[in-house]
Amino acid sequence: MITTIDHSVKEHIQKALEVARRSNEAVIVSHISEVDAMDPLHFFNYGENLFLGERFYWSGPSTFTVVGLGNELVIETSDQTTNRFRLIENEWKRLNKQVLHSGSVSVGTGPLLFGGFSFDPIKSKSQLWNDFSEAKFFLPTIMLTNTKERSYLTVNKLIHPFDQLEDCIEHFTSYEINNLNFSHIRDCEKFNEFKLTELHKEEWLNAIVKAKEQIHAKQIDKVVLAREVHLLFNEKVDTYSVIDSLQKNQPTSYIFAFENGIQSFIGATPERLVKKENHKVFSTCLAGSIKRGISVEEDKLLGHQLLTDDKNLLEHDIVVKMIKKALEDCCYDVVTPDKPKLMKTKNIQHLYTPVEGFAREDHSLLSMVERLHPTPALGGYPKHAAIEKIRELEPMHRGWYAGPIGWLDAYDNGEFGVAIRSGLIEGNKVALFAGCGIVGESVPELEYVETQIKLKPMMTALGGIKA
Ligand SMILES: C=C(O[C@@H]1C=C(C(=O)O)C=C[C@H]1O)C(=O)O
Ligand SMILES: [Mg+2]
Repeated sequence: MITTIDHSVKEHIQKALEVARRSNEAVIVSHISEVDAMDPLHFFNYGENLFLGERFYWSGPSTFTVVGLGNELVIETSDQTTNRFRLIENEWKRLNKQVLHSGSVSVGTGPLLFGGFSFDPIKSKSQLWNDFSEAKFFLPTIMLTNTKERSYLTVNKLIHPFDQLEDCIEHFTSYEINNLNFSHIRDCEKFNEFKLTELHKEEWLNAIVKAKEQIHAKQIDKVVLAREVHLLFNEKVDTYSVIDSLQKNQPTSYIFAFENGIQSFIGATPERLVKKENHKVFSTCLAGSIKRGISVEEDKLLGHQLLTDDKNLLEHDIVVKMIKKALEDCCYDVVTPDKPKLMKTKNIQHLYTPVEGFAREDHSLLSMVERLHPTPALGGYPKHAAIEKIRELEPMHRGWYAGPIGWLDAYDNGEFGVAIRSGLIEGNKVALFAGCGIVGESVPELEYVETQIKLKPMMTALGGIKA
């Protein structure tokens, strides 16, 4: 067989095979090459034939876009305790002990694990989320990384002791950029009419009333209650077009898509849970909401109203206190501004406070995800009592909605968002989710209107609202 694979890759494979045979453990080989600029959605679309059901899309507002295709390795657990974070971390550490790179390495290239966690592993699963584990991550077979200036292609392979050199070389050769058979750039589909069903609206409104009683009785300070709507289309929903629309209309949010067999979990979240870059740690407090104004003046007025509204400031403040404390327990030099600012997306304005610090030794990214999840922006306060209230009062199963979703690399860099403004797509069916932070002064009907606004990004992407 004639191969064009570059010499260093062959050497890495040979070395990996030696190590794998000696240790009787698999070794990850990762080859990174800089490629001509490529549209990430085009790459996602390329994966439709070979890797349908095993694709991941992630783009951060100020970082990069990564698209992973194929499950070269899957790490998942149905563990229902907080141990699930450590299980994923330990397995990833065990496997990435042996990583052989070739090509230029920059953050967001090389072996990355993509995935997420369910919101609440204890609450029994509904039919809808049956195929989603409590935590699932995968190392893609191939991955495109687009930074502001450059595009990189990463090809990964898990090399086992019994693998043959020629087969391994063939793997890397077949996924060289020139050997990938890209089709033409495709058009986005226009979506047809759909039938919308609001689930358990009355129960949800009643749950708010009950939550307020419990808040007034000082059982908890805040609880987030979510609801679900279902959309039924005449035809299969085209996830490519959904991501394309989110990318165009929600450029300041994280756009994510996680394919899990025949289901795709997709969203555009403005909320970072935690990002770790070497030792630097960033988290975000995002809670308190108001609609966008139609005119510039109205928009400013609404923004001002939000910044001075006691009910929204309380919703927000509870989140700041908790996140600040959580980071102080594992970071040094934690800084946070005294007052929230506004974060505006196309459809909504939020109160926003960034929290930053430096990770202390031995505090990993996933340990921070464990510590933070769920923040009072998605759970409530105090944490465990609020989770109990959600189990008791909320008339839906969250599955991966409001859970941590993101990526991590072999050096403990990575980023997780909170999987809100999201939906689960399966064929012609879509389930969308939205929730609100409930405090003593919440008015059920107004919280309902707030969820309507939060459903808009996905509704627009599905063609239900004109962009
Ligand atoms: C729960 C959601 O959003 C959260 C709740 C917010 C609020 O109640 O003001 C604001 C931002 C998010 O932290 C959602 O979008 O589903
Ligand atoms: Mg709110």
